[in-house]
Amino acid sequence: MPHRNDPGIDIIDLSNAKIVQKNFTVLNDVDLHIKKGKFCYLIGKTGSGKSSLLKVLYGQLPLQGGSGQVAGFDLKKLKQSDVPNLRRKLGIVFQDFQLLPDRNIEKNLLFVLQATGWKDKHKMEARIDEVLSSVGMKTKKHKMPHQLSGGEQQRAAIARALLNHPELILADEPTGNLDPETSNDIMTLLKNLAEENHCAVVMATHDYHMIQNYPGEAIRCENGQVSVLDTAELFE
Ligand SMILES: Nc1ncnc2c1ncn2[C@@H]1O[C@H](COP(=O)(O)OP(=O)(O)OP(=O)(O)O)[C@@H](O)[C@H]1O
Repeated sequence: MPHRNDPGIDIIDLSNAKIVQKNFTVLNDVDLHIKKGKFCYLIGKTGSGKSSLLKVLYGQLPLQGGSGQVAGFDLKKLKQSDVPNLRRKLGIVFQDFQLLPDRNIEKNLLFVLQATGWKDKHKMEARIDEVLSSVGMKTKKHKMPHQLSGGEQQRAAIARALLNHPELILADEPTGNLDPETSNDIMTLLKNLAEENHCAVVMATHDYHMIQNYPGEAIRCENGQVSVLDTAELFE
């Protein structure tokens, strides 16, 4: 584990952190230090706090105790007005894709670029083509979300997450709505993209088949605590 105070190495750096939903402490004494470029799972039973932890990391839920940094942002000092800047450094992928249903894929991506300050029309078009190519969806950019399969919608959502060259992708059960074969495709895609883009990924999942197929490191939420383990330990 890198030293906890070295901001150059860690993309996520939580020390003694407390994660609270309403008045209920979900996770306590969280020490989590994830290096830049690292791929890791986020596991734990339903209600164990995976989504709450991710929400703290993307600025949706305030950090209530201890200290925390994500992509160089101090979570304790994070103001509402800083959240868009933090989100620019992150890519967020959800189980239900969360594409805007009333516009095609190209316009879904354009919406994000415009909302994050891009102005040049040609640069926006080029970036959209680039990320859609990287997920194999360039020919589908004029399709509406409902005209695509679940796997294709998730590919588009991953392309959207890549638009601003994120240093970290936070994925909350990205394969939860997909069949096993499509889940494997999405998993391979995420792993390859993370490597190519030197981007860290934290991916919440309940899918132990996938973890077995793609072993690695996992952050486990259990009994209000967080620990880090090698996924091989889960199958001993
Ligand atoms: N908006 C909320 N208000 C109050 N309590 C909440 C809220 N969201 C989650 N909780 C509670 O916080 C705890 C952790 O929930 P969380 O969604 O983080 O778990 P999870 O591990 O992501 O679960 P799952 O695997 O089912 O998605 C649960 O006890 C849950 O009931």
